[in-house]
Amino acid sequence: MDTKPEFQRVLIKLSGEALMGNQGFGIMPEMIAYVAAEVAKVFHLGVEVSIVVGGGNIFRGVAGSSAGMDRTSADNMGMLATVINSLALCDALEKLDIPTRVQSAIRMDRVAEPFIRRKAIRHLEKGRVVIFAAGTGNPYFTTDTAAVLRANEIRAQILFKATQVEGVYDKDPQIHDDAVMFDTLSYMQVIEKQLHVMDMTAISLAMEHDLPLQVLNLHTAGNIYKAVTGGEIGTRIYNT
Ligand SMILES: Nc1ncnc2c1ncn2[C@@H]1O[C@H](COP(=O)(O)OP(=O)(O)OP(=O)(O)O)[C@@H](O)[C@H]1O
Ligand SMILES: O=c1ccn([C@@H]2O[C@H](COP(=O)(O)O)[C@@H](O)[C@H]2O)c(=O)[nH]1
Repeated sequence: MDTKPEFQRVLIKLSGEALMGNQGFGIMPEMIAYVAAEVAKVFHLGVEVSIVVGGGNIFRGVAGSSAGMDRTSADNMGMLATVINSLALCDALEKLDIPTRVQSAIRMDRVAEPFIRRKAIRHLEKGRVVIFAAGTGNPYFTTDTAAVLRANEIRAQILFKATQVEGVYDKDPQIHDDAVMFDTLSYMQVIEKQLHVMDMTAISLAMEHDLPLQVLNLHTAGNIYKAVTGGEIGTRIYNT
């Protein structure tokens, strides 16, 4: 395995859903420790690492609103779920002696720093991992879109979406056994084929700003490291 990083500054979008492990809900301690160890491998390469964590292990706004809740209230709950995950990940990283800061898009000064772009960049330059919590701070968005937004703002060279499946398939592989994975895709192909591994707002924002995306399986140890060192794993989405 190559040990030279291909990128200097990256944003990793971590699946919230993956954090629940086989518990069905919440945060499984072994899983958060595993995820922190995966991030540590990349951090020790000297790469500037920023992170967005989803909230699917705790609450998704869509689920709340389909159960009759007001959508904005449900989305606010979803954003708070991402704060819980971010604090748990920060704790797990600090246990590995990795200096980490959480910046929240919704102000909660006793719990996390507010999101300040220049400060986030400074943290990265000083060798701290930065976790962006509370999504974009607005309802009707997802953490995938927040990840693209923050990646653009801090000028990350690439966004890795570390998720539950190997990459982007022609249909949902968790539902269809015969789904076929793509090695590469253009943003337009993802939109035209309606491939739902990331939401369309996230894909269009990445396309508009030429931010390459790489979707990979979080559950395979070493995958994020491989991707950061230029390994061809999962699916790369870019302007072909
Ligand atoms: N065409 C597709 N290719 C790959 N995965 C797909 C596709 N269509 C739907 N999916 C589903 O998308 C899921 C990943 O997206 P999603 O953002 O919902 O999950 P996540 O990474 O666990 O996020 P969260 O952080 O919200 O918990 C996969 O687990 C997969 O089941
Ligand atoms: O900018 C954002 C980001 C997220 N939300 C809400 O949080 C949950 C959890 O995020 P996932 O991306 O689904 O993991 C999401 O379902 C939204 O309800 C938001 O409102 N705004």
